[in-house]
Amino acid sequence: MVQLGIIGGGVMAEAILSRILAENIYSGSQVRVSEPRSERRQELVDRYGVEVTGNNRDVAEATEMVLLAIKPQVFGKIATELSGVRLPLLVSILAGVPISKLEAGFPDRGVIRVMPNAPAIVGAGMSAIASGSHTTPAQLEQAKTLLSAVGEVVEVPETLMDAVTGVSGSGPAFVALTIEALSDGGVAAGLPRAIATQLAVQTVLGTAQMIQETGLHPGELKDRVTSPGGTTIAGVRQLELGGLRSALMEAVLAAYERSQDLGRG
Ligand SMILES: NC(=O)C1=CN([C@@H]2O[C@H](COP(=O)(O)OP(=O)(O)OC[C@H]3O[C@@H](n4cnc5c(N)ncnc54)[C@H](O)[C@@H]3O)[C@@H](O)[C@H]2O)C=CC1
Ligand SMILES: O=C(O)[C@@H]1CCC=N1
Repeated sequence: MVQLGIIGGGVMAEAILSRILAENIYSGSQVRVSEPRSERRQELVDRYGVEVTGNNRDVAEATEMVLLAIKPQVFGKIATELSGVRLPLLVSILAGVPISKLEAGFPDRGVIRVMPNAPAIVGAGMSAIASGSHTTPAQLEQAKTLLSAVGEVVEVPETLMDAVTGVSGSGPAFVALTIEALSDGGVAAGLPRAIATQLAVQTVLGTAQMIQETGLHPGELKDRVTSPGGTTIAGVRQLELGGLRSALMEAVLAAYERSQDLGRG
């Protein structure tokens, strides 16, 4: 029997789908996806052996839980198309779109708003989750089980969801730019590209793991690396001159504000 429906078979849908199948949360026969592009439909069938249709109602009508993975700009169209469908639980990953709007589009249904992130594809995702007004504790658990397959899950009040989007939703792009820039610096200093990227990736991964496992404050870690009169403090000085911290803070705030705008649109 089909249990999970996914509306919109794009990048994030595939990240989540690939993990839930790999983790045996659902089998391929329990998942149905809807996607308007025929070549993409075929791709998903070939890669995951799930049923993929061009008809959103086929997904919404036949499944216990629907993961909405379309762009926020398409939400109004989908809500109109699915009006009257008695889907039991809607889990939305749409940036910005508030629970009030999801519930207006799908009245009296269990609604859960989630902000996952791209590392979900390797099981290292970070998802924040907020319940709607008709969501039952069992439905919340159902959504948490699904998201646990793609990484960590934290429950937050809905009011914090746009801020979450700025940090962990958009954050992988900010970190990827940082890794690329560290690698570029290495190449500028004479390293071959492959080695420079390996060093940059492992340094970011190792630093994150160290902070996560030791609970060390990031400032304390920085202090441990900076020898008096040494190489690191020379680099830190340049980062402060270049406004790294301010640039990252402004990037998070810009993404937060854009998430708020998307909800109003
Ligand atoms: N990409 C990311 O890292 C993250 C994305 N999100 C959210 O996930 C959602 C999807 O984002 P992506 O996967 O990046 O976008 P995407 O563009 O890769 O996927 C959207 C999919 O929806 C399909 N689609 C378009 N119109 C449709 C319709 N009428 N009915 C059904 N499907 C339709 C598109 O063909 C496409 O495959 C967005 O709302 C975004 O805010 C949330 C967290 C992270
Ligand atoms: O850029 C976006 O709008 C989506 C939401 C968070 C990450 N990607």
